[in-house]
Amino acid sequence: MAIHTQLPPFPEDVPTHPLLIVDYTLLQAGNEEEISKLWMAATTLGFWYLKNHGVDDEVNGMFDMGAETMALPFDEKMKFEQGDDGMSFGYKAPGANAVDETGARDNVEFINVSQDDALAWPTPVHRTYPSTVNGRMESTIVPFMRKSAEINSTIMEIMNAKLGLPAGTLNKRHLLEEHSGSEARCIKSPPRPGGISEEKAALGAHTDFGSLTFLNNRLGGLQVMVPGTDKWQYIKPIPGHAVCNLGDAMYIFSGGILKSNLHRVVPPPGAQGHYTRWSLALFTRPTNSVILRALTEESPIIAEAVSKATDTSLFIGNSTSRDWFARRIKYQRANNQKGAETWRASRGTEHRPDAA
Ligand SMILES: O=C(O)CCC(=O)C(=O)O
Ligand SMILES: [Fe+2]
Repeated sequence: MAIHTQLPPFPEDVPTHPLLIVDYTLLQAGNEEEISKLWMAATTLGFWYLKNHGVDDEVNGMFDMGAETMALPFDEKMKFEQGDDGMSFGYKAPGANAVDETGARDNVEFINVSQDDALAWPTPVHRTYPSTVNGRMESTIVPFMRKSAEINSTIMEIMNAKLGLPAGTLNKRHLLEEHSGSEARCIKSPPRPGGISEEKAALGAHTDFGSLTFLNNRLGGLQVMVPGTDKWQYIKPIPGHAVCNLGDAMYIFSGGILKSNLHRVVPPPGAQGHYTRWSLALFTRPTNSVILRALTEESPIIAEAVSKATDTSLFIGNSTSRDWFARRIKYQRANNQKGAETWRASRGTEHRPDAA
């Protein structure tokens, strides 16, 4: 597959934001130093590199699945388009999403496979998929989902303990047996000459909609806005290292202790910008009926964090995970844009009080 061919390195003269590197095998072994490093990353930027995660083969298979899917005729892909009603699963056509409040359209396409559909395969739970997805369900997609879900569950249990929650409190909200918005996403971003700007972003500035994202990139383009600054900084892809980040749900559950940071995707820098960028994410999201609010009754640490917050509106919300997710997806669709108001309706914790 062309996507595994030699790619130019990330340019040396482009500034990047360093992330802490967390070793998954040490986390599994309960290594206190590694757990502290993870906690440091989770409570500052909410992004870190994860090495020794053991999912490289499945990640490569998922990139192949993405390339095979994107190579299908456009009409075939459109049979599986996610639509404008707030469902994320399926194919997303180029230009179907807005990237900012002006309604500027994206140029990326992606395939989203629901975790529920993969784990129940061949029985559809939410929808059906192109033949290229079906053909790799058993060999690639299910193993990828199970392994990355296991990683996210291990990380969540560590955060659960650090937050002073009774064992399993967070994992209980992410059970594989219950339906959720959890999904794998493979994104294809074609080269987009013309410089870097918000309206030319592949993916506009956003926080992730769910709990924990396990992300794999080959080319640069992912940027974060480091809290306390107003500058976008690149995260450099490191071979064999995933990038993990926290989403809205963990920020809300923890009363703001865990950070869900603003990020976006722009064309890769330097010579990398001439190549198609592929990226692969596994999004772990709370199960559908979970209410997104701070777990103050389960943890005095979280209760204290909320009591000190200047704005508690996000922490006392009553949206279910399903509604939160559907709202964000729906109002991001270009067809639903009716001005800045609709764009705002697509937002999650982007404007959290401690982000500035
Ligand atoms: O492609 C990337 O590097 C990031 C993708 C992302 O942020 C997302 O899909 O939510
Ligand atoms: Fe994201």
